Amino acid sequence: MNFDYIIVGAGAAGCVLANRLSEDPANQVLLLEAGGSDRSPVILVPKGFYFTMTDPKYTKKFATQPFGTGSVEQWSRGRMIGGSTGVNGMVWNRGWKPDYDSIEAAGNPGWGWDTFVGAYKSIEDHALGASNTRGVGGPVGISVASPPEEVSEAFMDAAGKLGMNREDDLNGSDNERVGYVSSNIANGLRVSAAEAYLHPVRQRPNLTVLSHSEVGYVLFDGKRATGVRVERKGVTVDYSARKEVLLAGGSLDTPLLLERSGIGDPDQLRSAGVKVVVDSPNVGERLHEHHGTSFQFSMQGADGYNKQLSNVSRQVLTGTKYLMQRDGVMSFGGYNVLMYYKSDPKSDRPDTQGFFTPISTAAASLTSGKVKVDKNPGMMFLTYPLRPTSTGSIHITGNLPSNKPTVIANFLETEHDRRLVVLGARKGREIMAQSPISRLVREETLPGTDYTTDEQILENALNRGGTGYHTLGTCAMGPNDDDVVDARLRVRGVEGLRVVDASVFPHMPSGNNNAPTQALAWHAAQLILEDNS
Ligand SMILES: Cc1cc2nc3c(=O)[nH]c(=O)nc-3n(C[C@H](O)[C@H](O)[C@H](O)COP(=O)(O)OP(=O)(O)OC[C@H]3O[C@@H](n4cnc5c(N)ncnc54)[C@H](O)[C@@H]3O)c2cc1C
Repeated sequence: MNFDYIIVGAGAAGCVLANRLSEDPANQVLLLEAGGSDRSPVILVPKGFYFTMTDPKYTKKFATQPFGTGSVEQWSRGRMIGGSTGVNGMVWNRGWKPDYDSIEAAGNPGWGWDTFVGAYKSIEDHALGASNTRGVGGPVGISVASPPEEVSEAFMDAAGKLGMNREDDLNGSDNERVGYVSSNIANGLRVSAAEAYLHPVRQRPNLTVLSHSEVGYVLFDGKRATGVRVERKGVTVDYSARKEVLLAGGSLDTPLLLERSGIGDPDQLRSAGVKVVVDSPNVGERLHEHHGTSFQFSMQGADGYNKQLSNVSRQVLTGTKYLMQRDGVMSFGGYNVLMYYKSDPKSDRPDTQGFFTPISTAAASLTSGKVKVDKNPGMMFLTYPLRPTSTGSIHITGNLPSNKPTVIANFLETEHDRRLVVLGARKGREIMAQSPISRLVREETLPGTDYTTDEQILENALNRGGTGYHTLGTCAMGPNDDDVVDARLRVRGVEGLRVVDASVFPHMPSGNNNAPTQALAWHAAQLILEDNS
């Protein structure tokens, strides 16, 4: 079967591409997704991600190699129409000018702030209205967590005492700032990439969407990508692309697909039994990931949200209230307050992201996949360096899609990351010691006040912290021969093949990267259409 464009993966980037490339009825577009449908109400309810983000029905897990004192993390990724945007925490975080201008300055023309802010303005439908950085009328509904909540207000007042500006739109400046989180949530419902870009255009006759279709290999005629080999419901099918094959499988799967298809480091490929098509040494390398440290506190003098979530009858009551009003605790993601701050006073801009919520759990964080909310009131503060510099890797171990990869996290490898983790944790505790939040703290329950030295804070961060779910860099763009893709996201060494997903970012755009990935794909679609016109 023949198409103009074949897109591999219906996640943040893949849904944007499917929408934009099929706008012209002359383009026949095929979108292939390994996972299944997103048509379940639990996907739409924001707090539903407590249940879905580790559910094998909606996700795939990548186990890391042991690190620290033997910790192994399971990195969960969305495997469904909508990809990780169907199970993620919905924080709408965009980064700021230096994050993108530095990509452009490194030799990637066209990827500076002007491009990204233009894309953000096009894709947003922001509840706060249009501004010089925000958009309205676009496909992605954005709202700010509501209504105000007393413990969160106390936390923000305390943060204000250490110089954090209280801001309504946390994406509207690069100040040290605190406020209620902006999320891709509209009318109390998750706006996944599928809801925003795919479902509204699914009836286009030139767009074919196939779920349960895992691409095993890119097919080549010499050095030209001509199509893909797919496993669909137990049958192997080949699809051909007249124009291009576009890989949007996410930063863990895309490098593995490239390697299985013969593009990667020759030694890695040979040891996995794969014939080399292109020597590309950085496929699967330069993996960046956040690693969060949680602090939990038992609380006095206020209830927070624990009571509403900790037992079945209260959950039913909270759920019913949500169904009627579509606001309150069920209507936003993991944390309702977000903060950007300088852990290191010498930093020229915020270097750390902090998340706060008046919830405490038996597990270390809200994204650890074992969420059991405590009975008694509590609160939680999570922090990580915005732009970690440690790099890890992901590689195939065999030539089949079912072979488990080797994932090396290398968390906290660099002095930069270790220093910021220690300083970030100390500053978080300093906020919790300011009034009015200090009056609500009964006790620090995790890691506990015994953890005071730099070594103890680092040991806790490494062994009891958690992944940020923001992996990128594994097919990073750049101007050099050994960069996996060039600035037009074309895979070096072959024709007709691009990578368009989070894996092409060379470094973290300051925090969560769903919005940056959608903006990147928005611009990439333009490049693809230009190059094929
Ligand atoms: C639990 C969790 C919480 C997160 N929270 C946030 C948050 O609050 N805010 C934020 O900004 N970001 C968050 N993220 C990160 C964000 O969701 C990702 O950065 C973003 O989705 C990346 O987009 P992508 O297109 O690169 O990949 P994805 O959205 O992961 O999409 C990749 C898609 O490709 C499919 N695929 C992979 N390989 C193949 C193949 N061989 N054949 C066919 N299909 C394939 C996958 O099944 C998947 O559907 C979170 C992620 C997770 C997992």
